[in-house]
Amino acid sequence: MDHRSDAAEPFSDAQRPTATEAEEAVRTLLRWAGEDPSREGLLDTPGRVVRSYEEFYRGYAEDPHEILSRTFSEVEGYDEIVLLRDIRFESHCEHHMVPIIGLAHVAYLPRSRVVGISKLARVVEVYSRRLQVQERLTAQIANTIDQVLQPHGVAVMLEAGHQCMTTRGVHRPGVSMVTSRMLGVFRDNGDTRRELLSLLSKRSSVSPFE
Ligand SMILES: Nc1nc2c(ncn2[C@@H]2O[C@H](COP(=O)(O)OP(=O)(O)OP(=O)(O)O)[C@@H](O)[C@H]2O)c(=O)[nH]1
Ligand SMILES: [Zn+2]
Repeated sequence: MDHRSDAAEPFSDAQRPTATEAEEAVRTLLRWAGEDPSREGLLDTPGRVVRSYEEFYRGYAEDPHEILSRTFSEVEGYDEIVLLRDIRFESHCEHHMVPIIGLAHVAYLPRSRVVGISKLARVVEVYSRRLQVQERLTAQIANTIDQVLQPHGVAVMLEAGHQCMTTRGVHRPGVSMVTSRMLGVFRDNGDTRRELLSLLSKRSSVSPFE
């Protein structure tokens, strides 16, 4: 059994199964569900599932530190909060491998260099495209921005619906989970934190759970 502490980090497995073996595993699950994998409608399903997995889990092959490495400094001394709000993300919970769908809000207070805002959304995407629990996803996004940009502060807030709570198990539609991680001035300075919360309270009412 694997006891790595740094969960959801890329794991180099020399015995990684081939796509053909993965497809065979899907056929096993189909049979287990009560299906006949050889019927016409299911013939291409294992291949589709494996290609879907490549998409759902491609974050293991991407390096979020690299994404943030290109910064620029010609911003006329801009030193206020930068907030990217309502970044939709799609992840999968590591307990049931079913979707977690939500919105991320990512803020930082630049020290001297800023990053292209799409890169913040890309960092959210890379970590989302791994098996997750929401707390770790939140922390990983914040920690990476903190480590690479070394800003005065970072704040990450996620609100999401967990399909393992809606389509199975406890069956509670409409419940969302909210997590946040505040670092630097967002943690230590009440004024900065309040300013962020005031910016966030002007949120649009986009529904993340479609
Ligand atoms: N803290 C946290 N819990 C999560 C997250 N995603 C799923 N879970 C929970 O993980 C737990 C796993 O509990 P188990 O009792 O091992 O699994 P289970 O028998 O399938 O549990 P039920 O979902 O209650 O049917 C459940 O309570 C899930 O709701 C997450 O991102 N964060
Ligand atoms: Zn789950």
